[in-house]
Amino acid sequence: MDETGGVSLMSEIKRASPSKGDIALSANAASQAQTYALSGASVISVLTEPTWFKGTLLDLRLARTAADAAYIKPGSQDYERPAFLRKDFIFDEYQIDEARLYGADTVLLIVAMLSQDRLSALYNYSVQVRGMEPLVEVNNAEEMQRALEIGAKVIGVNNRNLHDFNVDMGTTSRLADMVSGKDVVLCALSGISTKEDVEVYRKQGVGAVLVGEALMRAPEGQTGPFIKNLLG
Ligand SMILES: O=P(O)(O)OC[C@@H](O)[C@@H](O)c1c[nH]c2ccccc12
Repeated sequence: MDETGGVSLMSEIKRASPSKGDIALSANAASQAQTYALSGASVISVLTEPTWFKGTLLDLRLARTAADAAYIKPGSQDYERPAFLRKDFIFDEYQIDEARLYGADTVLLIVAMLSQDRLSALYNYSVQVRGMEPLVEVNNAEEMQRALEIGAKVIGVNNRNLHDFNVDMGTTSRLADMVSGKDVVLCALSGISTKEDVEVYRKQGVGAVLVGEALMRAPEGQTGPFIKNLLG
C-alpha cells in the first residue's frame, strides 16, 4: 500500500474508551494530528463519539485543520497528507454528511450495529453521494461475508470483541484468507502496539493497521519516534 514495507498506519485520536476508561483526557487533537501527519501516518482516525470515547466533532475539525496547516511549513512535504476518518457509531446518512462537513475523508461503518439493508444503504450513500469509501468493520466470518456482499473495498477486522471487549490478535489473521485475491484492503484494528505485531500482519497480507491506545499513551515527545519505529 505504501513504501513502508507494505503496511500503512491508521493512527487514532482517542481520549477514552468503554474498555479502558480514561486514556488521555487532556489530549489536544490538533497537536496530536500534526504529530501523526508528520511522522508518516496514512490515515488519522478521530473518535467523535462523546459518551464512551469523550470525543467531539470539533476534534475532527481541529485535527484536520492542524494537519493541513502543518503541510504549509517548509520541509513537511516528506510524507503524503493523511486521510481523515470519522470514528463513531454511524447509523444515519446525516452523520456521513456531518463527517464530510467537519473534514473527514471517510467514515467507519460497523457491520454488527446495522441490518444488512441499512449497512448497504449507508455504504452506497457514502460511496455514491459523497465519494467516500468507508472503512467497514467486522469481527467474525459472518460479518466479513456481509461486508463482502455490499462490495466493501476497505475492511477492518476488529480484534476486540465488542460484546466482552476481549482482544484476540488472531481474529484478523483467521479472516485474512476470506479476502485474499480480492480487491480489498484488509485492516487490522485493536491491540496493536509493537513493530512485531505489524510484521506478523504484514506477512498475512494486511494492508493497514489501526493503532489507538498505544499512541495516545506514548510519553510526551515520543509519539513521532514510536510511529517511525512501528513503520520502520
Ligand atoms: O486502542 P487500540 O487497542 O489500538 O484500538 C483502536 C481501535 O481499534 C478502536 O478504537 C475501535 C475499533 N473499532 C471501533 C469502533 C468504535 C469505536 C472505536 C473503535
